[in-house]
Amino acid sequence: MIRTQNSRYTTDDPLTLAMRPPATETEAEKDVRLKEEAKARQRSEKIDEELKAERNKLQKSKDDVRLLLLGQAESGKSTLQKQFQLMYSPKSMETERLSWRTVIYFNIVRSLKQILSTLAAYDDIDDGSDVLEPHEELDDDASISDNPTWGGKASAFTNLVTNSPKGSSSKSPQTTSSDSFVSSRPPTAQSFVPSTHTQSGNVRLQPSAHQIATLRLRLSPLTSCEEQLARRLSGGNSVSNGGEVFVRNGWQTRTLENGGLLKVKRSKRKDKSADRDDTSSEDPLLDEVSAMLDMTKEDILELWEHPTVVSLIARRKLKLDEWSEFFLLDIMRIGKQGYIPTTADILHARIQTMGVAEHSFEVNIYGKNTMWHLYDVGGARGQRHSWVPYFDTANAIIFVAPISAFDQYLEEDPRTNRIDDSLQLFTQICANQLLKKVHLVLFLNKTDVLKAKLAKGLRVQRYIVSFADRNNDYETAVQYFRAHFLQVHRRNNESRRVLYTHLTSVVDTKTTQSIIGNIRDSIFRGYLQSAALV
Ligand SMILES: Nc1nc2c(ncn2[C@@H]2O[C@H](COP(=O)(O)OP(=O)(O)OP(=O)(O)O)[C@@H](O)[C@H]2O)c(=O)[nH]1
Ligand SMILES: [Mg+2]
Repeated sequence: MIRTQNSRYTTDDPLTLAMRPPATETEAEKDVRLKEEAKARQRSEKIDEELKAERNKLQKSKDDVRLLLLGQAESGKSTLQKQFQLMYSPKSMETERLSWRTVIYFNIVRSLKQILSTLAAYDDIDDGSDVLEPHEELDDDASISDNPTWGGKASAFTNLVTNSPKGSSSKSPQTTSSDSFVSSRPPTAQSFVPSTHTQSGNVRLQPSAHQIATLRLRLSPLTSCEEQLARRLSGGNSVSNGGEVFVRNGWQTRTLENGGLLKVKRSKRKDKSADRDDTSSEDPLLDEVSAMLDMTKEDILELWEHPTVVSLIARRKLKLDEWSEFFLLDIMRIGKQGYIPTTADILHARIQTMGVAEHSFEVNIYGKNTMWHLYDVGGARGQRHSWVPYFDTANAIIFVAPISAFDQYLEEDPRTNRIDDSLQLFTQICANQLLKKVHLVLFLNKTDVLKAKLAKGLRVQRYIVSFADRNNDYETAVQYFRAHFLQVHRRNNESRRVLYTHLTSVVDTKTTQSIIGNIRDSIFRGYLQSAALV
């Protein structure tokens, strides 16, 4: 287009000709037209600026580091994310601290329901008779599921586990809910020592059963709050009894907005010994649960230490999750009114992640500030499809595999041993073409739980027959599991990528943060190298 300084309109361009003002244009019309044109120019310049800002942002975000936390449900991804948050965004952890009360109260109420429903299934007594464990009453030829979730190969571990049971799960039937336990796997009749009968035919409860019945009654107002707490956490969605509670990104804010804030009133009493923090919240539900916990914490302790419960746990008729034990052991502290969760409490709190939760923070490394985006995914099978869109842009993956789970089965597929599922999943991650160049870190996690299980005498070979007659000690078991993961990596490593492996217990802040420091450096080095190649 020809454009001279004097005239904005050329004589030969058809568009310009079309836009040329009519020859009959009056001065007033010209005024209006010029104003309109100035406005249009402003609008166009604004759009240009926005486009430029968008381009800059894109360019800048291309420099960001994107780290995916992958692994099956309950492997410890969100716990690891909390450790990153503690390290790089401690203020946000402080802001959220109180919202974790809802999760911890929910975890406690659920654990109590699980204990009480298991007791009910055993008529509140444990005579020590040898009831078959769920997996013992099942046939041994049940094969491992070998249809991995998204397009992977058959089980990487099929030779490892051959006695995968039908019908047992990561949470054994007892661990789901009272209803599901009673209906899905009622203990066999001969497993009970029935309550004694009086001559008149009335049932007389055994003394210990009577104690438990009393505790059940006293705890019933508290246990009946489960559904309300679940609804609070899941953002108002009704959660059916026994169903898992999933939370999306941002639930902490929502919980705080719902009144999870504590008002701390320092009440100076005349009596100096009574000078204390008087705390109350603006949330009636949490206040109610907190008051009930305070009133019943001795009952909870009594139940937890009751010989029948101790015996059922020892004989693995009652299988509690690691977080249940953590909170129940400390119920006298947590049950007090005005309770504020400690960092260790938050690290042990359990709530399932739904979809993909993004957490961003600035990391200063070698004097350079870089934005890191951590993607904490939901690990259950039904959630895994939502990972894929994040593969394209990922710089690094931390794959979290809980090696304590050798005696557990997937909740979503009770035929699949959890370690086998982890190996299948790891195979798919290693083999995925989109992830070929991604920095890969493996956390063999929950080593503290593995140690505790082996110390209790749980035998690996009983669940994983190929473990055979190896020593049932921590070192041997760890070597065995590690060898399988390394083999999976070796078999799917055409690009000769390095695998960084760590033995972890991500609830342990000191060691985990030191590992995070190491992997941050190695991820960043890899990131710089790949940036230089682009
Ligand atoms: N003792 C112990 N507990 C752990 C460890 N890692 C995780 N946990 C606990 O295991 C539970 C599950 O951990 P999460 O981090 O919620 O698991 P996740 O992988 O995010 O699970 P999904 O969100 O369902 O995919 C929590 O109660 C954690 O405190 C560990 O190394 N040792
Ligand atoms: Mg999670």
